[in-house]
Amino acid sequence: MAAIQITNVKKRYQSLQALDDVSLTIEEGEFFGLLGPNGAGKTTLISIIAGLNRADSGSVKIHGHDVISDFRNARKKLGVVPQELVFDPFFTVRETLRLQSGYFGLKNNDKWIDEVMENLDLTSKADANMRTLSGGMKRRVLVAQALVHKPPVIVLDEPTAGVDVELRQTLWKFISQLNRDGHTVVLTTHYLEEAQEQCNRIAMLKRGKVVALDTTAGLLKRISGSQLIVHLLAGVALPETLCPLVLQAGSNEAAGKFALRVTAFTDVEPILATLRQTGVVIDDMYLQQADLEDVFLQIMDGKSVDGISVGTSMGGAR
Ligand SMILES: Nc1ncnc2c1ncn2[C@@H]1O[C@H](COP(=O)(O)OP(=O)(O)OP(=O)(O)O)[C@@H](O)[C@H]1O
Repeated sequence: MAAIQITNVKKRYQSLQALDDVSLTIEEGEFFGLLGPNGAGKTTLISIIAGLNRADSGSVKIHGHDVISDFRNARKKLGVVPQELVFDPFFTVRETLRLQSGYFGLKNNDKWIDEVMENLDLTSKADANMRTLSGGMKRRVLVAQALVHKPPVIVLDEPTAGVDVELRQTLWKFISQLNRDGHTVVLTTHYLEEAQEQCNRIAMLKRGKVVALDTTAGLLKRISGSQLIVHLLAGVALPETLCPLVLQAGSNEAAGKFALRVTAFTDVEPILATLRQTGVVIDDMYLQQADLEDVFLQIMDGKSVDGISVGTSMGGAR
């Protein structure tokens, strides 16, 4: 059974189509990234998943429970870390987490609360009042709050926005461990290197539509932005047949360094063959891979990227 099944979800705010027929299947155990520029519809989709906002049409199910008709069971399966830091300032960290446990009918939850606080480096702040905490500490409490009922599905809406390196590391260590333990994780972030590192599959949203959906490795492999960097011995010219492949950026012909456009590993062999045939001596050579940011920019620019399914739903596990 899918962890999250989103089927034909549409949402309109006045004249703005915030979500335009979104369908996605996120399988149990996935670490799934939801990416898109500001205003793409990520938070709207997450709030519909969390039952905080209603779709105009379509449906969302969490472990088979509809988020509207079976809200209580759907909510039990889900932990959401919202983007905004909203708290009751009068409670301590521990009280906040006990209160949250109470919403899920959990009375003796202190053992797990202690464990979560420990993993998020919050133990020293357990009895501190929420209003005295720094922004980073408050974000840790938000994460802890989402986890008090041990939900099998965890959704994080930009969890690392404006947080320091230490918290990022603590957070990713803990979330990765939860994912290894079998929890499904859905993440939105503007830090693409974070998505590239953590997520096994990624959907990209643009103006409310899914414009790319693939494994992270698949997205990276299919990008036509990789470069083969070749350093030729000083004073040696590049064979003429290779000149059309030279990219302006990164090429320093005077120093014998050229950046050549390659779209697949199989492009490398003919380049090497040409260099061999013309007797050109290579001093150094390496492949510079495109990263997720290149893929993201290419897709958001509306350029096609081979092999990415566009606007379709697709299941798949790690
Ligand atoms: N309550 C609302 N009323 C009217 N318009 C809204 C409302 N909530 C969101 N929108 C609009 O819907 C669109 C999608 O917003 P949403 O917050 O879902 O995007 P996002 O992808 O999460 O963006 P960001 O990366 O900035 O958080 C935006 O154009 C936003 O202005």
